[in-house]
Amino acid sequence: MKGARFGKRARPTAGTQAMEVVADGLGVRAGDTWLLRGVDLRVRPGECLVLTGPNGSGKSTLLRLVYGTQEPTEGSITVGGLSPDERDRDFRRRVSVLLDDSDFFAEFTPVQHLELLAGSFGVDLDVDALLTEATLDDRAHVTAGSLSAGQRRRLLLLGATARPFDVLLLDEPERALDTAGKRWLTDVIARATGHGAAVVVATHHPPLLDTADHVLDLAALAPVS
Ligand SMILES: Nc1ncnc2c1ncn2[C@@H]1O[C@H](COP(=O)(O)OP(=O)(O)OP(=O)(O)O)[C@@H](O)[C@H]1O
Repeated sequence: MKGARFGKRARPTAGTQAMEVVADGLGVRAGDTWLLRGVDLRVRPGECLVLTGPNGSGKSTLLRLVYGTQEPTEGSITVGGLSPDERDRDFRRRVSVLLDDSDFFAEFTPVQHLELLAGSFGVDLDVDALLTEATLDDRAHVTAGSLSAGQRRRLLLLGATARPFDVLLLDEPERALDTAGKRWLTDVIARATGHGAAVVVATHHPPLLDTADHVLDLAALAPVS
């Protein structure tokens, strides 16, 4: 199975193997407090797992564990059979993320961002088509720092999804998006799974639950102690 790709002219360079995300008995403790405990999950290629739960229930923490920015206190997590490691270049080329702290170059335009992305991944992106689809075509040549919050979010989503990947991790991607933007987001996720990616999305946006193969409600986990 091939990795997910976007853009009519994108060519496969990275991420040509399907990857599965598997966690078993995951737990994270900060001081005396367990932020998460007893998390089991399995996301196969082509599947979408939606993480739900109130503020502070551990959704972002779980995504950081999957990306390897944080280590579990107990249990195991593997991505493609290996321990996640965001410092590993091959891992980063196969696992695409939009997390809380994701950012862009404020002085670069959306076109320049996509050209940089294409160069980094060695793919030939259809920049005009991507920007049109994200409704950023009329903002193509202004600096990203002068975009509105929703436009910035669209650019960040393009950055995460217009490149090749086998696993896609999104933390509340719906933030700042208008109704049309949320519909576009749903399409982007459906396309990613359609191309064989394993997708994990933390969200407060109920319609994304409809796109899920699995839902993990962190509020429903056994109370941690
Ligand atoms: N480095 C840390 N040290 C101690 N506590 C932390 C740390 N990071 C997060 N927490 C706590 O862990 C809990 C889970 O936080 P997390 O950001 O994962 O929740 P969330 O479900 O993503 O919340 P939200 O919906 O508000 O984004 C919170 O109570 C938070 O205060």
